Amino acid sequence: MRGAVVRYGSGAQGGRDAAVTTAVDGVDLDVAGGEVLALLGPSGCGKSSLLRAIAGLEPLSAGSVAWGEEPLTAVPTHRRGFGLMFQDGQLFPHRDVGRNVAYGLRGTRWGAPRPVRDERVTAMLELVGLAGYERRAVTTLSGGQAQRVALARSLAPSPRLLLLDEPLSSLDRRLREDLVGELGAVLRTAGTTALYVTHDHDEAFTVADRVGVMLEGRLVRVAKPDALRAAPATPEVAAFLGLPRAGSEPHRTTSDGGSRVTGSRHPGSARLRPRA
Ligand SMILES: Nc1ncnc2c1ncn2[C@@H]1O[C@H](COP(=O)(O)OP(=O)(O)OP(=O)(O)O)[C@@H](O)[C@H]1O
Repeated sequence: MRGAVVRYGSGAQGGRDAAVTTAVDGVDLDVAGGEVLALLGPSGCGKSSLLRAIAGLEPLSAGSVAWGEEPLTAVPTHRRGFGLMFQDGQLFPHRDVGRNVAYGLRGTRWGAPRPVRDERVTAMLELVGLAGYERRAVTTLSGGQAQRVALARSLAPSPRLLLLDEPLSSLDRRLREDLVGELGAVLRTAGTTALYVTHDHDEAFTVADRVGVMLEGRLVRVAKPDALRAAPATPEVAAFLGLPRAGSEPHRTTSDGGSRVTGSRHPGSARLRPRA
């Protein structure tokens, strides 16, 4: 993603207007194949808008999205090959667990014949710790189980990028703490490249290979968890993370007002890079 800008309100597509909110303000973001990258920031900083723009659910006012060399800015959501998982897993209440998971398989190599589909559903439910739940009604599931099913459904078609927007935030803290480690392990077992939006520090630091901190529409710093703790880059990031200011690294703002991160461990990564 290059120079991404998302504006809401009248004149959002270009004009200047007092009613316009700039939710995402010149963000460059690279995700390396197979990594889990958390987007962390306070409420209203633009995380969901950025994720939705990558998914194609929100139009970019400026900038571009690509997968490797493949431009995606004008490609509709369902053709991007990305998976989505939201806070409320949005399961179909009238379908059982197995048919919810199978829903994501339509049109993929696991969509038919039926034995192939069933085998994939079984494998996905095993992956998320719900082996044997195929015939369960989704209305009988706990919140945590429902989110596991939603994860299985998102992973089933093997998306090249999985976009998760606060996937655990509807659960209570204890369950969230239990599930976040498991979720990270599932993503790694499946070899999934993922962008994980959260406002919760612990969740981000537990689940992610790298954490990107967003503040007021800007991606201020992207680093491995340890590096971020050791060098939060700006006083604002340090304050948001509750860290002392010491150890800050230089951070520069580009001439176009966009935010670039120095010291990235993925200096050459080309946009959303497919897994090697
Ligand atoms: N559909 C919309 N129309 C107008 N403004 C919007 C819309 N969606 C988001 N915004 C505004 O854009 C800014 C960023 O919102 P966004 O939801 O992306 O942030 P967030 O970091 O995901 O916050 P939260 O964690 O609370 O969802 C906020 O000021 C918000 O009010």
